[in-house]
Amino acid sequence: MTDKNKHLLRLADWSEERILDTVEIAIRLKKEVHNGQFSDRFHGQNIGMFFEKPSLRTITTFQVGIHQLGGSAVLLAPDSIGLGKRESIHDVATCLSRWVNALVVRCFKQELVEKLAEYGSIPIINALTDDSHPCQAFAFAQTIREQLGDFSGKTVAFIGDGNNVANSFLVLCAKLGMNFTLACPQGYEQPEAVIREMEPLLKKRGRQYRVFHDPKEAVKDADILYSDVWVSMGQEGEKAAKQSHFLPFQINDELLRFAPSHCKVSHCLPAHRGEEITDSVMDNPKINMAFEEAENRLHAHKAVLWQLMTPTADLGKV
Ligand SMILES: NCCC[C@H](N)C(=O)O
Ligand SMILES: NC(=O)OP(=O)(O)O
Repeated sequence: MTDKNKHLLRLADWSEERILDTVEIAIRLKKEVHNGQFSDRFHGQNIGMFFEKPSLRTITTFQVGIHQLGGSAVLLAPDSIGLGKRESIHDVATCLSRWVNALVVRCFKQELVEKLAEYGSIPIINALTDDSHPCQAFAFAQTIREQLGDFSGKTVAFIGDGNNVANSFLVLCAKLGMNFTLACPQGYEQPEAVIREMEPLLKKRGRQYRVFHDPKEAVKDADILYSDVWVSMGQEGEKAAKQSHFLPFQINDELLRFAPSHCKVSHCLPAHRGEEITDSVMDNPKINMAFEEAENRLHAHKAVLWQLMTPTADLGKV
């Protein structure tokens, strides 16, 4: 039986207290980086990076963050490893657990991160699957904390596909007492299971989960609008079929006129400018927080590792 607290497999596995603590660690580590201070908490430790899907931000910030904490990032090659084909997931997880101190994984199936955690003995960090993107949620939470002060009662309106990022943000909102709104074309809602799992928590805290098919309705009471690509990695074949449905779900100056004047915008990036978001919004630093959130990926990932990794001085005691 996997101890979910030893990993970051899904944000839903972590308590509100632990999420908030991680955000505060990230804010502290950000200050330290800006002051040129670097802890060597992971001196001598090696962290594997297994990425089946492309990445700029996640792969770069994990590596930079690991180096800043005194550790080494080891880039693994999925094609060479042939996970599940050349060698079983069990045997790969068992071998890696004898060489590296943690494993950061970006893959298609959520089941893979769960199995690596089950079979191995090192922390597994979900760096995006088809179902979820908890690391992005941590950077988003840090950005909200820094730019808007607190979480309670804020409303996040996710404009676009009910995808992996939307799923982790719904969980984030439920855990931290925010409202979550999805504006999507009919048929592109989030999986029922994610909604069902979070509904009791939202209800307990007096927060709302809403779905709109008219983005203008969805943004009316939003504090933050969020955007992501309409076609996620691995779904490229659906692009032609999706495009026309999603055209009304662009974040642009016109849509912003229906949102409160204080409303901010963010995007997990990469942005497809002219599709889900316009240049005019992307290039407006008064409202666009996406690049700050991109910087926060660095600090948030370090904070996640801080929570999960055994400090170097304690190695051998466990
Ligand atoms: N860089 C994050 C990309 C998120 C997107 N939903 C995807 O899965 O491709
Ligand atoms: N937002 C995000 O995960 O970026 P990358 O896909 O570039 O890592």
